[in-house]
Amino acid sequence: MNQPIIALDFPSMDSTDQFLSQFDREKLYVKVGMQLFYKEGPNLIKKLKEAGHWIFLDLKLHDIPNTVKEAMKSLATLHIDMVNVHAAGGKKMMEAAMEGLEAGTAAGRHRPLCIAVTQLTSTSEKMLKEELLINSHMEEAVLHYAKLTKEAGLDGIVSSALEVPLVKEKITDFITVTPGIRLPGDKADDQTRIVTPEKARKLGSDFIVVGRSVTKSGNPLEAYERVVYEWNN
Ligand SMILES: O=C(O)c1cc(=O)[nH]c(=O)n1[C@@H]1O[C@H](COP(=O)(O)O)[C@@H](O)[C@H]1O
Repeated sequence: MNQPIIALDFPSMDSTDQFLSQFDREKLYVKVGMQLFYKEGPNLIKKLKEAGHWIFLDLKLHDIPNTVKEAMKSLATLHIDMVNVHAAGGKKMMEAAMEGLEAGTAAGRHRPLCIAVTQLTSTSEKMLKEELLINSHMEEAVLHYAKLTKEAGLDGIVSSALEVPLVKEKITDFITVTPGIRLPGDKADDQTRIVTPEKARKLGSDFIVVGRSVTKSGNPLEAYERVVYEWNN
């Protein structure tokens, strides 16, 4: 069974524990983002690891190459499974991220997967053009950043599932992680490029990231099971 990645966008360890307690010790793939990590830090990661979960630490590093390299050295010691950067930081920054991760990973351990955000799933075509001054269509912009990411030696990208077919056609051996997932009928909120888990599967995503469709649902466990079903069948 393919596990969706659940975005633990909660304010504290307590609210996270409360949410996870519904899952009856099931081993989950969870994403810890800025909100939770800035509040609870490495302790929370340790706790989630001890509970047996896989962890995507989503801090979207974007800085000068040396700073990113040193930050990745620190993050590698947390024994997480996946981390990310912004591809907009450029090829040198992404290469530095990989150097840092490799240097920080203890002997005998797996280096965490490292992926780069191409264009956020909250970004629309209009915003791309008018605010970011990128004069290409979304698919082309995502593909360009994906090629840069591959050249820098990273494992894959974050994009919406809508761009996955083009990326998969042009780049092989490359992971696509796709947020912007909604169960049918759910609100888009601040996302603009959204698809259902079923559509993401049909488009060829390797991993889906699901937050509010599960965490804000009246029945999170049932919503999670629906995502799992749609994602796998
Ligand atoms: O890197 C990410 O995880 C990410 C990239 C992106 O382009 N869009 C995006 O939504 N995310 C994250 O994925 C999660 C999506 O949450 P929901 O919109 O609630 O499903 C959030 O935690 C975002 O920070």
